[in-house]
Amino acid sequence: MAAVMLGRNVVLSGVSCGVISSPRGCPDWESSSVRVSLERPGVAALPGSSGRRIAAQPSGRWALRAALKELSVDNDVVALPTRNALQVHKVEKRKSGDDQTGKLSEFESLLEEKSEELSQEVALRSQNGIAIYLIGMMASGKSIVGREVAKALNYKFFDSDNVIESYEGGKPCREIFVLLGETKFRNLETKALQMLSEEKCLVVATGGGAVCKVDNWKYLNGVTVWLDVPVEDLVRRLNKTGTETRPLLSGKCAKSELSRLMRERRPHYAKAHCRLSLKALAENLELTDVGALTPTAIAVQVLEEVKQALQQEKYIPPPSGH
Ligand SMILES: Nc1ncnc2c1ncn2[C@@H]1O[C@H](COP(=O)(O)OP(=O)(O)O)[C@@H](O)[C@H]1O
Ligand SMILES: O=C(O)C1=C[C@@H](OP(=O)(O)O)[C@@H](O)[C@H](O)C1
Repeated sequence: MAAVMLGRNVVLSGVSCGVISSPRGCPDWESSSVRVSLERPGVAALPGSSGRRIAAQPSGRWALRAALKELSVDNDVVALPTRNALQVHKVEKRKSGDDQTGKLSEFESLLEEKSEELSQEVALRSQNGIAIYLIGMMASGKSIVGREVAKALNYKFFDSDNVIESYEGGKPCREIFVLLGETKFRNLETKALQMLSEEKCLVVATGGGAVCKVDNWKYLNGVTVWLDVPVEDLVRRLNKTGTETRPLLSGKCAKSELSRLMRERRPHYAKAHCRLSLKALAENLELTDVGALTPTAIAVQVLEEVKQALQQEKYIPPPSGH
């Protein structure tokens, strides 16, 4: 037990958190400290990859058990294979009171960790990497979140609207929509998705209506994630940015048109491998509302959902060379 040094030790409403510095003379521990949180009776979670590495080793488990005894907690030590945003958030929340800023900054480091976990999962299943397709209503955050996901994974990012624009000499989508009409716009969208379907190691933000054309699904050649955002939050975002770039809303009441489109499109979006409900995520994280979810927090959850889709074999990457 002398080998283990306890740093902080907080006990809050039956939950204990301690920071244990790496002990001297225990060669298979790395030098960084590890946070131990007792999330439920009998289980000590070891957040982070260093924690998991330590718990995977008998000497690490022994030392942690001893440390927990010193915290007067009779717990076993197990290695949890992963943690999700919610687990981490709960620990952080206990530590920082109800500080939303503290909670959200945690997602910055989680993004790195989650992308590492997903990369490992992908590497087990495919030598070529995968593609991730974000689907959902206009203003659901496909572009802003997609960029973060791509950056974290070191993948390329494409917005299918931008690809369409490149086909038409850089004209904005809204103009293409108006000048050529919706049918031609949709044909260009299919062409863009077909081109992107050849690529791996990329994240694609699809146009809000792309998945309504059944034929387009064969080009969504990867894990599909539906960013499910309540209509009132879409309206809130569009009120900020203006609706000029959204031809489908032109001359209409945004709220009623978005509600109508959502009803019509929901069955198409529901075909995605993963549904990420922002309402549920905000509730789980005990945030005030969907508007408090940063793109980074959402990107963390996208990475987690994609990892689970691979683990549960909802999506099986094609064999190498395909
Ligand atoms: N989680 C978020 N927090 C703050 N602003 C957001 C969030 N998600 C999207 N937005 C804003 O809403 C608008 C639409 O987002 P965008 O990523 O372009 O959506 P989409 O690609 O689905 O149409 C942008 O102005 C963006 O900055
Ligand atoms: O919902 C739609 O049908 C559309 C959404 C837009 O893309 P975003 O979802 O990126 O805004 C764009 O493709 C076009 O205006 C049509």
